[in-house]
Amino acid sequence: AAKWTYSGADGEQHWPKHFPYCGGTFQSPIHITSDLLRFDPTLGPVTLHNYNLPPTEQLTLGNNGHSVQISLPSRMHISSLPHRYSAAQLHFHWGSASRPMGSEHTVNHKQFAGEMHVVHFNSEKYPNMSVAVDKSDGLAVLGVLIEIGEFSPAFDQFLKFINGIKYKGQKVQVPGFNVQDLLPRLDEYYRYDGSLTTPPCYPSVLWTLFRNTVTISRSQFVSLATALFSSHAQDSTPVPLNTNFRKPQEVDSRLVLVSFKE
Ligand SMILES: NS(=O)(=O)c1c(F)c(F)c(S(=O)(=O)CCO)c(N[C@H]2CCCc3ccccc32)c1F
Ligand SMILES: [Zn+2]
Repeated sequence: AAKWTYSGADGEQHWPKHFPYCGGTFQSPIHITSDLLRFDPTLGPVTLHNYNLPPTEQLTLGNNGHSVQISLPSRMHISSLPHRYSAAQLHFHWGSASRPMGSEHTVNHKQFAGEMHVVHFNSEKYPNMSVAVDKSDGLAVLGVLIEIGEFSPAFDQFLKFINGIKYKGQKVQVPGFNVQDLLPRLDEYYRYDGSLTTPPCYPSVLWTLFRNTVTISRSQFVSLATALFSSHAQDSTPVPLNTNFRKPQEVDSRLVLVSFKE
């Protein structure tokens, strides 16, 4: 597959050349602004199952060259959507130590320090992520806006292993933990139809972006923003992995449903 990056000759302006959907409609992220919001009283709290993973369960923490990801067991799932959506992986987007603004979505044009995405696929209709990834009802992603503030013990459950995956392709096993501890309150969120924010940018994602943020400490943020490289360990020129966020895309005629009243 064609390589892509967040800057330079293979940066996001060039993605559509090899990944046509990246130049299409229903793209993510977006600027979430008040004029787009419509309260929807049918939007109840997000309902999660099996998010509390026992420490005996080993999770794979990996550097895939674009982000740090944790692979998740498919018994973790969301039951409050039109279909059952099973977890596949979670990953992060961030800025850099010098410019700690790296969220993909913005709210009233405020960009946050980072953003976490928990990627799920419609396990009622499709056998796995690969089949679901390009279907209009294939994916559901939970988005969490991250701010710098209080230390997060939950994030440290995997951040403390990050120096074991400095280079692209490196993986380590980490003990299971309660993934729900990485999330804010589940009853207030934005909901809209969008896409993957990386190539191939399929418009296959039902987005749920939580209204409330979570915090990590500045030193936790700095270790996330400075520990990783998008290059392989043996590459002569190490390429730092940071600023891995796509800029907001055209909203067109889309509305953003909200589960809460201002
Ligand atoms: N922001 S985003 O759109 O949620 C988003 C990312 F930003 C992101 F970097 C990734 S990646 O880490 O896999 C790196 C390159 O795709 C994903 N992976 C998804 C979609 C691609 C296929 C696949 C297969 C198995 C598990 C997850 C995924 C991603 F969905
Ligand atoms: Zn993402």
